[in-house]
Amino acid sequence: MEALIKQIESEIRDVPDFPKEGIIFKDITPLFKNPKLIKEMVAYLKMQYKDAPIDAIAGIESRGFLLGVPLALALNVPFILIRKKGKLPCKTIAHSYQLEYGEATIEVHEDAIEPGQNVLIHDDLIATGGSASAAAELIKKLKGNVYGFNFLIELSFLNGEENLRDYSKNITSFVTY
Ligand SMILES: O=P(O)(O)OC[C@H]1O[C@H](OP(=O)(O)OP(=O)(O)O)[C@H](O)[C@@H]1O
Ligand SMILES: Nc1ncnc2[nH]cnc12
Repeated sequence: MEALIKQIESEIRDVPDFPKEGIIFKDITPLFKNPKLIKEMVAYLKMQYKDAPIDAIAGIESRGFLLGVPLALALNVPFILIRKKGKLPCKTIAHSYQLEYGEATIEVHEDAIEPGQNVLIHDDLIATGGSASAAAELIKKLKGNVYGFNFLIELSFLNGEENLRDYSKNITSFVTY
């Protein structure tokens, strides 16, 4: 695990002042140029969740789709798309929230899950926790249970986890800054 984390850390690229001055953007694109590393990450997550009662993975657009889909395949469960406003074609429910740099509304299809299903919410990064807690609100509106949250990166100095603990204590990430 330690070697895997070191490898992930070494491939995350810091981009200062993107998309706004003062933000240090964590660029994960180099990780996805390394298929061996992605396979190891998915294998690790598969082991982490192998005995967990997870019925579906919900990924947050767009970077939450990147690992969310292979994780859902590895766990053999459905993948749910949580998308930005206006992108999903059928009946949706929506939730608005603040970003580290702006405001957003996310949506999910009304029939994305069955009531009572346990959903793991996945995203590439947690900053303020606004996106992940908005995703949790959507799952709750659909009468699902938030099993937990998984991120590739946590920006712990923004205390985003505090916004998630009421939904689930099961919060993990590979790398914390
Ligand atoms: O914890 P928060 O403060 O909500 O910030 C984290 C969110 O911000 C980024 O998404 P972004 O809206 O930049 O979209 P993208 O994944 O499409 O690049 C990131 O991928 C998370 O979804
Ligand atoms: N600092 C950051 N780097 C990458 N993605 C982000 N999303 C929100 N804050 C971010």
